[in-house]
Amino acid sequence: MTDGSRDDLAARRGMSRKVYEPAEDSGLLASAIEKRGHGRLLEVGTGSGWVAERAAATDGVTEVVASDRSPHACRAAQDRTGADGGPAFAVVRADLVAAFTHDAFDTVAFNPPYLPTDPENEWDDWMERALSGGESGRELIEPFLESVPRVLRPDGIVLLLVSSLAGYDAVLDYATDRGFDIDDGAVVEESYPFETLSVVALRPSNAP
Ligand SMILES: C[S@@+](CC[C@H](N)C(=O)[O-])C[C@H]1O[C@@H](n2cnc3c(N)ncnc32)[C@H](O)[C@@H]1O
Repeated sequence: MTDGSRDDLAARRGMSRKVYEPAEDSGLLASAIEKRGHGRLLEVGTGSGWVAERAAATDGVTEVVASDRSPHACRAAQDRTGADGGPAFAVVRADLVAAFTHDAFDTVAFNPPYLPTDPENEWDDWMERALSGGESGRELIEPFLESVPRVLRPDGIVLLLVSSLAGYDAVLDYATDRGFDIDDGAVVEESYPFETLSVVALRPSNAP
């Protein structure tokens, strides 16, 4: 039975392992990619590679690059690519989008670590880095929004998973303050007893 606490959520999302297991948020991001993903797609923070694999099988997505900071995640994603006759995708170890060149992607998708975490309770391992969004829940989301426009093609789109735990309005306000336009409403959204998950579509406002 779930009690909605952070530890409960972490346990359900595979905290006992080194690599984030696909969960509700992973499924929502994959659904948003099926609706809005196109062209050359980067999945930041791929974890197991499950979302990247679904993206690579999506009509209109021509090529997928999956990246993660964690070597364990990169290994898991690499094991998945092309396995059992499934679609192939590239795997790159990278911190957010730092490793990628300008104007490289039509779509960038990210299910970030977003659980608000008391600094006293940080546990400092790869699973913590997969789950924790720092005190605000937005400590990875904000640098991602700062850096992602550089790697987007002029008509590119960002698909960002936003949890109410990280503050939906705070994330969208940050994005608009950094020059993103936000499509009306969420591409996909699901509510659970302890959080609402949305995927929002963002475009740099100088896009054509
Ligand atoms: C919530 S998990 C999402 C995993 C997968 N995309 C999914 O939806 O199932 C967040 C992922 O982001 C990765 N991550 C954390 N910090 C990162 C960073 N600075 N750069 C790239 N990936 C990072 C974590 O290792 C983890 O795999």
